Amino acid sequence: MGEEAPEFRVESVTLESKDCIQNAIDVGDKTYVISRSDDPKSSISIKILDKLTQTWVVPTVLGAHPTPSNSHSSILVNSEKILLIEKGVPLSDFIWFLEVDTPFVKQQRKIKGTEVVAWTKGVIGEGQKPVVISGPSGVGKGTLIAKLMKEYPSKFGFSVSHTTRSPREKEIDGVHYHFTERSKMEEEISEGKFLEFAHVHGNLYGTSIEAVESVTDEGKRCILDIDVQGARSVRASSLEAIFIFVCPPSFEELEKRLRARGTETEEQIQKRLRNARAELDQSNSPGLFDHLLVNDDLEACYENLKKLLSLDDGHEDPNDSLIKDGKAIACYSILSKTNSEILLQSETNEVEKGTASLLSLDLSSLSGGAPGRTRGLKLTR
Ligand SMILES: Nc1nc2c(ncn2[C@@H]2O[C@H](COP(=O)(O)OP(=O)(O)O)[C@@H](O)[C@H]2O)c(=O)[nH]1
Ligand SMILES: Nc1ncnc2c1ncn2[C@@H]1O[C@H](COP(=O)(O)OP(=O)(O)O)[C@@H](O)[C@H]1O
Repeated sequence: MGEEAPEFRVESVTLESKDCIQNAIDVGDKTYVISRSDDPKSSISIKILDKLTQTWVVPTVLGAHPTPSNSHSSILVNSEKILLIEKGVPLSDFIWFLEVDTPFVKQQRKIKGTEVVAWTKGVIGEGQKPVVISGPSGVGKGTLIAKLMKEYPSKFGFSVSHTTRSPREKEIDGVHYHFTERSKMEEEISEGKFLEFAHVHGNLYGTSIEAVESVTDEGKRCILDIDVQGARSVRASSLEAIFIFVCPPSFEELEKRLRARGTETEEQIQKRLRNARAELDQSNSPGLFDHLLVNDDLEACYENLKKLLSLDDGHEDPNDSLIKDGKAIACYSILSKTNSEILLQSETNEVEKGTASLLSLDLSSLSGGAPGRTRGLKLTR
């Protein structure tokens, strides 16, 4: 926790009334009031007071909301975000940020023309980087991913994409894809719910932020099966991932596999083969893919994929010991803040198993943020 004396700054006023709890936090000329009713099932609401004009605004609230609980404490982290610590929820779910003036919020404010705030959940530690797998249709991406998920069901989780294409015979909605209407998907894209999307073989495909985050929240490493355009978008996003391109041993073999799969019409096969040439050309784009895997013999290719992934294995997350019992109930409140850390104090008399009486939340290495999670939180005793 360093030598620096904590500056004790009370930036939040807690107003408790009979049926709700509110925190009022000043950010510049505005006061953000975060309220919840005493019904643990109801969600948090936000109101903003413009202190200059003495007017109230109810903002558009983006992002997944904090888990319902019956109380919280909060503090201003910096001019961009407020930290909210929830009480009575699992340790894996008690740190939240309300973004009030981050680049994402500023951009959304411009797009929507209204006042905007965004919730983002704080995730302790970095987790393992998601794995993006691209390659032409029929090369064997799905087969390789299925093998990986079968061998390591608790280690990897599949990012279930949305698509406007029709389901194939054995495909299950919500498992292989979220099969959806184009208009609904376009609406959700405009609401900022997608990490990336692309038009592929005449249909719209996209990865929702929730698809990736829900896998990561389960403590699993996320696998994305997306096309080259999607890989490019993810590369440009804030999601740090490993990018793998799967190549066929030859074009003729690719065509053979596509036909043998028997899931597409001749017209669709022709379209996929045309697109395959462009995708194979793009696989060499500088800085796009970290690894190229040739899928000739399936078993050999699978072994190579496993070797590649284990390159990143074996690193111990120092936060693991603190969060290993993520289901333990958190009962912390904010004690003090300096520029680099916020101290949280346990409110339980008897320190519960897996929790500590005083925790330091290091604010120096936060990554990501709305519309995804805020990662990289370091929590030390
Ligand atoms: N950009 C993007 N591409 C996707 C997504 N989901 C699937 N794809 C890609 O869309 C293409 C077609 O997928 P699909 O219809 O399942 O056919 P298949 O690749 O022949 O099995 C493949 O290149 C997938 O990698 C997504 O969420 N985003
Ligand atoms: N190494 C391989 N050798 C021969 N056939 C393969 C190999 N890998 C996959 N296949 C077969 O090729 C077809 C296409 O594979 P699939 O996993 O559906 O490709 P993708 O997901 O890339 O479109 C499937 O019928 C699959 O069983």
